[in-house]
Amino acid sequence: MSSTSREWIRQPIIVVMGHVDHGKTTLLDKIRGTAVARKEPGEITQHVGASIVPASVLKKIAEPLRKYFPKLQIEIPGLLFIDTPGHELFANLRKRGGSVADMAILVVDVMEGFQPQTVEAINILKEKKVPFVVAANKIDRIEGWKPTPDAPFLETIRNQSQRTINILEEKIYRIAGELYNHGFEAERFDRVRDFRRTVAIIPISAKTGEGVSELLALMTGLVQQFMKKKLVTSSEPAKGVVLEVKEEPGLGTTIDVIIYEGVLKKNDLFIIAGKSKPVVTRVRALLMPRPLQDMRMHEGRFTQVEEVYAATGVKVSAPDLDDALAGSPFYVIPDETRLQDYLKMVSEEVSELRFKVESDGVVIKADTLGSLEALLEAMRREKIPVRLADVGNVSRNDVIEASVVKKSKPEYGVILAFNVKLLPEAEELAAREGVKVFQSNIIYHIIEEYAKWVKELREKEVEKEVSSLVRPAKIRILPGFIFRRSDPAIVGIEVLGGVLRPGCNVMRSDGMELGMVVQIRDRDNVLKEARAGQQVAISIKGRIMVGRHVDEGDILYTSIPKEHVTMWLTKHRDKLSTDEYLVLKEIIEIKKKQDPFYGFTA
Ligand SMILES: Nc1nc2c(ncn2[C@@H]2O[C@H](COP(=O)(O)OP(=O)(O)OP(=O)(O)O)[C@@H](O)[C@H]2O)c(=O)[nH]1
Repeated sequence: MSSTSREWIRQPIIVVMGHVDHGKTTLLDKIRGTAVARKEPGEITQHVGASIVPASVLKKIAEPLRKYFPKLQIEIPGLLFIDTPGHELFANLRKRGGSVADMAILVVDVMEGFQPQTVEAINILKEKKVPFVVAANKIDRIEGWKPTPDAPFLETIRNQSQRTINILEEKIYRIAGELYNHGFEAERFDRVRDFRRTVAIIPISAKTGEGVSELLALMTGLVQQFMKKKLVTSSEPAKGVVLEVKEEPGLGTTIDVIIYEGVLKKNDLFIIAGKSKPVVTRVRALLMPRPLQDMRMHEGRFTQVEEVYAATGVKVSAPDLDDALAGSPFYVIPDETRLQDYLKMVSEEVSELRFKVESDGVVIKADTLGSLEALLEAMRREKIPVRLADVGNVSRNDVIEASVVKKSKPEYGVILAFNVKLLPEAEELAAREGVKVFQSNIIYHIIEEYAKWVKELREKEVEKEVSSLVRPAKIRILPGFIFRRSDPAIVGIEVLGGVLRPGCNVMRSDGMELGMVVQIRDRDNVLKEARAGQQVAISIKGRIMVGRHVDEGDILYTSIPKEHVTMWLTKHRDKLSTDEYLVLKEIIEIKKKQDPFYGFTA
């Protein structure tokens, strides 16, 4: 560190996650509204892709809570909220082995409880080791709720009837139960004794603002208590992550970067991952949103600054950003002699996510490095092997890779594509090769659809295998129904048990082989099968001669090959009805007399 370097505590970076419609955007608006309405003049709260609730606002919010949190002193410069909620942008906040986000608010609609994306968010937060609190939102919708706008929860709860309180308690208890199922102890925030072991649930209404001040105060307290060290940064070259790549009128392609360490200055040399190779370029301009009141007076939404400090969101304009990848690491290169080290570092990191191997596995494509990583992690979780992982639209080459796999492992010969297009020539080839492409902008939909398809595929394979096996059947030759004695013999029979189909051999009850059932008829109708209870005519081709080998009233069985019996007993026992199983046991007894290992399974 140089002698001029200085240290400071940066704002923690906070994300809002949760199921669709549970109130993420409303909560962020409320938080920003709170911040904007109560901020001192001159305080900048709008960053690029993020908003900062400054310490001055936190102090005011915490004031009414002093009686509950007597020791709460504000030591951080504020809280930095990523503006776009949900998984998609969260994925781009990636950092090798973790996330740039320091903390998350998991929004759960108190009326609906856990939903699929709540679970998905929990899994992502767990995987990325991001601590979180739960905002149990929409408490104003609880029966009989009497709202006091913007009041702390612990105050507004005192105005509610016992019945309303009981309903709320029951709903919080349910959320705590769901969290427990996912491996977390949880409790209403004011009852938590140890915040390191228990997830705090803060009942709030993003609409009325009730509880929001406690949510902010609690996060401030948690961050100060448990991650102050992590928030110390210094005037070192900046480190960040590319949140989004955007075209801007007059500026060309720009990148929105979240800086989590150090200082970024105009003209700094930096490196990011690009579509084909890492991009090394210099900052042309650093752009911050213009405060609202200035917008009318000046052209454009942005204003230039000379330097920015962590933590912040900033738009970077620079040459050669057309190939930039969202979710890429962003490093300022302190001096050009270190360029090779940085190139190696970025290439290595990217090759963990974009790769091709020669083994059987699916092809995955995603729109950003962040979403690719999220998709890759979902694959690991589901134990689905990956052959090719890359950023970009689904191309002809991707289809070729999948079709190679399809030949040996049909279930992996597919493409899973997150938020990207299927190029026309790829679509054409996929249709021709029968390669399935699963596309969505929600990861769990892709996985669900794929899992459903695999299940159907396996069922079809099982069906195919089962239909190739000779089924157990026991039949009796009906007296008075000998139509022809031999070559082929044609007799009337009754099926006593199991299912008789054409193509199978039949034997006597002492095991003597008689020949193959060629046709089954019911008067003029040719049947595909005959089941227990049915009386039909069958033709049998083979050595059988009625009168010599068999006679009226005799019992015959299907002669099941040894390998088929083993398959029935080991793999497809559930595909036999009870009466078929009983017949099978009789057949085994007969066959065992000639082959003691018939029907033997280890
Ligand atoms: N009554 C009530 N309604 C709420 C509250 N918070 C959000 N809503 C409503 O719930 C609906 C969904 O809220 P959003 O904030 O758009 O939810 P979201 O989670 O951001 O949804 P997506 O962005 O679509 O994922 C809207 O109609 C909100 O007005 C709340 O505290 N109380």
